[in-house]
Amino acid sequence: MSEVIKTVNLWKVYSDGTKALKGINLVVKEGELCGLMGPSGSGKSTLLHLIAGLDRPTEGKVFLLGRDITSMGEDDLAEFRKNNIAFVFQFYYLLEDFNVLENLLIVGQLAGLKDVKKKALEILSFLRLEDKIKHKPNQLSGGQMQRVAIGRALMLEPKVLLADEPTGNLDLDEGKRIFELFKHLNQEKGITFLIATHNTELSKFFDRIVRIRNGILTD
Ligand SMILES: Nc1ncnc2c1ncn2[C@@H]1O[C@H](COP(=O)(O)OP(=O)(O)OP(=O)(O)O)[C@@H](O)[C@H]1O
Repeated sequence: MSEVIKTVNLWKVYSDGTKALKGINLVVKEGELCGLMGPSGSGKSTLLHLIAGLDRPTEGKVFLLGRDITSMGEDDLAEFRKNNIAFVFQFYYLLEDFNVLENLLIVGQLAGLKDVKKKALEILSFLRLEDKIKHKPNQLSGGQMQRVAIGRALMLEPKVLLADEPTGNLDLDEGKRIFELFKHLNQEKGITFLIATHNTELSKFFDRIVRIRNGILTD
């Protein structure tokens, strides 16, 4: 199995001197559904942002699908991210003035995809949102909004999906449905996942759990 995510001696020291990550060596293999768990402030978001190329490390390297993203320039990194990585946040970041279908169409159109509408409708049907396509985000439940955000993430067929507390705003039942969806995507589409969560009740969905404390992996 190939290494989809690999970090080597990854450090992040913020400008105020906070050492958020202290030499993280992590490998996530192809097809894994991997959880990242640790207390508040332990470095989960920082690690996910560095792996996604949303921020740069102070020291160390991030390899994604075998490519060293730390040495890429901004344009190459943006192109690589677009083709390979999706990120799902706790707060869904949907476009409030657009309906559900349009929220997905825009992602495909900006990326210059063909058959954007067909693809968006397929994804929305997969997510069981076909009867909500004309709704605006403020007409949806939290769980439905997160499914739309996941739908946006799926438009570009990512190989890796990173998620930072994706169920942090949802009740347990909605959270379970989102994790069932992740499991389904993992099994059906072979997407590799690294998901940060506090919620120990959802940990049963993971193939493996990576634990972090004070910027260090603990097992
Ligand atoms: N931009 C920043 N500048 C300075 N310190 C920061 C910055 N962002 C995060 N930190 C600090 O880095 C450490 C790790 O934060 P991070 O957000 O990665 O933790 P986390 O595990 O995701 O926490 P939570 O579960 O509460 O979201 C914390 O001490 C935090 O205060």
